[in-house]
Amino acid sequence: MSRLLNTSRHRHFLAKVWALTKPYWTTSEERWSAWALLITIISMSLLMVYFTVLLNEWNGKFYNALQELDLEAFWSLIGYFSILASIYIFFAVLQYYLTAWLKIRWRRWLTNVYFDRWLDNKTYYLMELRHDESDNPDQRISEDIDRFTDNTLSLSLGLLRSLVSLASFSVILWHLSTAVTFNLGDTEIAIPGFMLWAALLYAVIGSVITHYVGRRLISLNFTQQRYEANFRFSMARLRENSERIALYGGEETEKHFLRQRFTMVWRNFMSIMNTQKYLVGFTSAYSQAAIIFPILIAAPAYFGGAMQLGGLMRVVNAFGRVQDALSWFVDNYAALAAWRSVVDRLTTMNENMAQLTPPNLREKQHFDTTAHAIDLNNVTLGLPDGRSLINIDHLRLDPGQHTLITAPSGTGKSVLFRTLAGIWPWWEGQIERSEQLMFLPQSPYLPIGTLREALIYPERTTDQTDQALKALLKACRLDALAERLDDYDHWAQQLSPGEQQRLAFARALLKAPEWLFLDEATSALDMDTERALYELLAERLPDTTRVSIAHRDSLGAFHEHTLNLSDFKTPSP
Ligand SMILES: Nc1ncnc2c1ncn2[C@@H]1O[C@H](COP(=O)(O)OP(=O)(O)OP(=O)(O)O)[C@@H](O)[C@H]1O
Repeated sequence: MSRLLNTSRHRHFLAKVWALTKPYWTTSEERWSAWALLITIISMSLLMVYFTVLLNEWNGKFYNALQELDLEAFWSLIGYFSILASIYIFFAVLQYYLTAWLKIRWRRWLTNVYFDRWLDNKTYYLMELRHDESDNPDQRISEDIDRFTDNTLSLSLGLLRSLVSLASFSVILWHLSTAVTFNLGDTEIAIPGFMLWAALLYAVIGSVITHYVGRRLISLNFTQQRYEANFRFSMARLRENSERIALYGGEETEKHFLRQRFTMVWRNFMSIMNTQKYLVGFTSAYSQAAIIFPILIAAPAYFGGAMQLGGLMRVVNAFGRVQDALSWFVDNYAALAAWRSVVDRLTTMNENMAQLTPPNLREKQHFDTTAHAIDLNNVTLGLPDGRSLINIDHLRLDPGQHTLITAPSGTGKSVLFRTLAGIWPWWEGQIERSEQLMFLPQSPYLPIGTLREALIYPERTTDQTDQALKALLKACRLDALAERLDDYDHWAQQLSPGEQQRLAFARALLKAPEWLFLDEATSALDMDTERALYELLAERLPDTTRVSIAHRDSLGAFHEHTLNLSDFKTPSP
């Protein structure tokens, strides 16, 4: 059974929509102003429907005046129309403005909620680690939330307007239908509400055919959004890695990858076009036929003299309104299909974010950040695929016990650091550690911004004077940067790896943590600078305990203890 009409799926879908909608409208701090805006918008919609009813009556009077060549009535009706139309235009503009305002407020709120969910508890990192099926969270947050708020508001307000319009014009059409009769042989047949039934039948047939023609659009739209995001992301990656790609001369291969990604975009788009072509064809034919259909039905009554021109025009107008309202589904099919895929994408992202830590692992983890030493008991570090990497029965590092960790590449040194940092979910056992840990990775992260912001990251402000910051940069052998604290740049692209590592050292000196973990944090430096920086650490941070990972023996001089992680390696099966 198809997706949109299947009732249990349908209900499930509405439950998803409700889950996404509910927080803003029931618990958010903006809910009262949002409701006030919504009620105003709804009132305006209803008023606008009322105006269309008045215009329908005007139609009758106006065409009768034309038929009767009544010039005085003609001019007074033109005046009346101008007033009605002016008020209608005013409400239409106001309604647009208030709806757009409500939409952007809702989007702003929801985007902030997603920022929190995505960035709290290292969720963004875990999603990347697990190659989560919520592809492209950036696109979901930027585009899908926009489409969700837009479609939810415009579709539901449109539906409401259609229902009210349907109710009002059904009554009018019912009354006007009394004049429409048939002659079957010698007997005259009058079916009560005949025009209404005709409009109903017309719309039902139209909706069923539309659904049949356009149902593939739902999954096609879903896929299109994913392909577009993948395509954009690959270009963003190219920009981020421009230098490395340029050095390899990888342009042709990159073009090939980009073309591959874009091929997916356009192929899927061709499928959408093909489906949409039939849909547009049908909906156009459907709306064109709707102009003639009521005239054909009411024509016998008009030519038979049972109805004046004004009556005929009112019937045609009312039929158009009823049929329009009933065609809400037909007219909005493409928007409904897009809405459905947006709701699915946001819901899967929510579900994936909520289930990020494997519950069976979490039960076996005990992580205590109240101690001052670092104490590991019965700890097993594993990989996402379930394999275990390292078994540590017992390991204790006391404050002041500077330690150098060595082991061949791939043993799990970085995994141990990630676990101690609390960002690696695949481990079991018991870990006690201080809360004041700082990690310097091999390649530090530098935000795009001023050099001062890059230096104090992740803090946003500092109580240090510019003089002190400059002195610090000089002490870290970054004299040339000392005068550029206010320069705004993409520092990760501008600074050499060695300069970036020196900047990270300056950060550590600012932060002065209890424990400092350095993961090959001096790999890009010459021996002399490496020694100078470690000496600076020892001199300026006497209370900070250093734990370093390094492949070079040169660091041995700055650590009293050496830990060979190979001793803990889990034997290969
Ligand atoms: N996100 C991940 N998903 C799957 N496997 C991973 C992931 N991160 C690390 N590994 C695997 O875990 C093992 C240990 O990796 P880790 O980076 O800790 O090694 P290392 O000892 O620090 O090596 P190196 O000295 O080269 O930096 C490697 O085999 C690596 O492939």
